[in-house]
Amino acid sequence: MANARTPLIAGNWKMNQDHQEAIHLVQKLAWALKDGKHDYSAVEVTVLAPFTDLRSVQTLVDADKLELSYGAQDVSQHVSGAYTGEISPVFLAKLGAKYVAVGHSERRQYHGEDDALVNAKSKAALAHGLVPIICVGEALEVRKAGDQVAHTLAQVDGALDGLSAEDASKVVIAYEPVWAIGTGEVATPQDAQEVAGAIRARLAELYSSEVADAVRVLYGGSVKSGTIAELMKETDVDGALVGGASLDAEEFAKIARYQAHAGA
Ligand SMILES: O=C[C@H](O)COP(=O)(O)O
Repeated sequence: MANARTPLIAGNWKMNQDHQEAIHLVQKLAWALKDGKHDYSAVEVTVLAPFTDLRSVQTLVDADKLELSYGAQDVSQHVSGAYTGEISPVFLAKLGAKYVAVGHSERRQYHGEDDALVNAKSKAALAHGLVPIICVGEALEVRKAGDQVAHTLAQVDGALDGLSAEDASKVVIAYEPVWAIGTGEVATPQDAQEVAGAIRARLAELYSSEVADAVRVLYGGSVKSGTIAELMKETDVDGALVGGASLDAEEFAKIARYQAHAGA
């Protein structure tokens, strides 16, 4: 169903691509999108690169006046100071980053990030002009127990706690069932819609229908060019957070051109 939200296709490179490889990948992606006459106003495309790549990506995007945006995969909840190893949202904003992933399941699993930290990071991002892509989603045991909606909505509640309606309307929420990440197990479009629809309904309850209508809800988990079109037909799926397939420029550009191969 048509809505006012511009779809977003975001590539999460994870810990891949050094700063030289990043230049090559962005060039290849920009060419592939150009070859496909990609209309960025119809489908926004962004890449979430390792911190060490951002300066290279910025230089290339600026020099070639690319419409592609870029961002990071994590951010500190602090602005500056004695936080060894952390990266400030101010630094990211200064490098022209637009988005930052917050609370990715790999951060939650390997770095113990909880909803309170995801909330603090989201607030820090927003305070410095970055758009947090807040990642939520259930593990396999939770899905087997049929608790995916309740589990995911609890993560949404935690991430948004204390955010104003104005700030909440700016965020992107990525529903990524953990069992579908990097496994080749893509959720069915109906699975994605069930939870994406519940997230939007929760936004309406917590804020208003205006906020619910403004927020883009992405699906993530083994998305490929062959599966994206069906996912995008779902009312509440506004794009994808793509991991492995975003490292292949042609494949990622094809995902961004889902309308062409959907016959839509
Ligand atoms: O952030 C992206 C997700 O973790 C999905 O990764 P994947 O497409 O490799 O399954």
